[in-house]
Amino acid sequence: MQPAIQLSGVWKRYPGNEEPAVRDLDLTVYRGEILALLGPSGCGKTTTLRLIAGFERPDAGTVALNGEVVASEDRFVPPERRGVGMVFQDYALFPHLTVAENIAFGLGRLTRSARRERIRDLLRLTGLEDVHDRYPHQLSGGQQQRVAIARALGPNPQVLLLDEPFSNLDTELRLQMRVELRRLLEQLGITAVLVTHDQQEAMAIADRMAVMLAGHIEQVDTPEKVYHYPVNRAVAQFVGQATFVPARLNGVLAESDLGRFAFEPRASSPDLVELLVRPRDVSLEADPQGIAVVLSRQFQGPETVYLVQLPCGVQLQTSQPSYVDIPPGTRVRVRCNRARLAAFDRHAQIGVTAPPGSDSRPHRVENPEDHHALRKHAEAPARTPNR
Ligand SMILES: Nc1ncnc2c1ncn2[C@@H]1O[C@H](COP(=O)(O)OP(=O)(O)OP(=O)(O)O)[C@@H](O)[C@H]1O
Repeated sequence: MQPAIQLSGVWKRYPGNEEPAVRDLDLTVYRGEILALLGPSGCGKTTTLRLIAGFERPDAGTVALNGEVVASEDRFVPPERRGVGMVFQDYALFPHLTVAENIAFGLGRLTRSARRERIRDLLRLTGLEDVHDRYPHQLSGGQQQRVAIARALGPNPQVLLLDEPFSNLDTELRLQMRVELRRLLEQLGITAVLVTHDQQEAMAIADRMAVMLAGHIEQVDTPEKVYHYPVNRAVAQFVGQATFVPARLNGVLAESDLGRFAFEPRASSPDLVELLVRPRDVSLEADPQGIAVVLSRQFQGPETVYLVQLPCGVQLQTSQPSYVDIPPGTRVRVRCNRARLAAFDRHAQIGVTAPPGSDSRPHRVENPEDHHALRKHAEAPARTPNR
């Protein structure tokens, strides 16, 4: 696969700020790929987009587009010569121009008939034919967003950058526009980077997602990998709900309140690790012999969120289909639905539990000392990785 965008060792600090907005950033986006840049507010996502577009110049490092260096210590290609389209968070439409005129704005030098044809194509592509002569204030939020996208696509950019493209839309329209945008980008085979702080949005639309925390990219991978196998605790906690359940390593087995699993270490492992459990990774079943107790339940429509006390001391949060109805105080059996769970030490992922030949049935830890060790492990405060 050919890289369309490559950032290597990029640093950017704004004057007057102590901390860099972006630090030692490496990122490769391949041609035709949709990459979501996900991170909390202020982590440097917009700055990264602006560095790619050429609205900011890096303090160090290089930016390359389709193999050509566009920003380095001794070279800087201005935004208008980068072949990059950008859709801004507030769409930045011209209020005094119609839809067609807004779209025409980005087209540059074309003959009159070529321009008319291109506008027609873009209106059709974005489903705006019927409103081509309206002004932005006469459009819905979704239509305004489509105008912004059509205008950015006008000059046939090889790369499209979108900054929080759905943030001004209500929930239903958001879902619809996600599907539309994904279809449009696929149809055009365009490389896109989409900035968002909404994990579900990132997972729904992207081929891969990059998780950015405090100016640095922590992990780039498919949404599934990032969600189930985050590289460190900070990513695990930022992307979705996470409970860490202690497990004792005993040879090739990891023993925990969720059962006994075969274990594949990826690095030298301590005696105790913690397994990352997502809300849907376990099922509950009322059972007087169960080792866990339901502490609370919260009905949320399609699912009910339970908090369950495990013997090791951890309170496990889990979502169950809402037809599962177990009152607080009930003893339950906690069954792990996944054979492969990521295992962590205090900082990072160090291995996974393994499906082949593994015994993932609920397993009671019989030795009280084991409970004690697991509880101590669970109570020690987790730290995010030092840098
Ligand atoms: N023009 C600027 N001058 C000074 N500081 C800036 C400027 N733009 C951004 N910053 C700072 O740089 C850091 C990163 O900002 P950036 O806008 O890239 O983050 P973000 O992840 O896009 O945030 P959000 O999700 O809130 O838009 C923040 O601390 C921000 O305050």
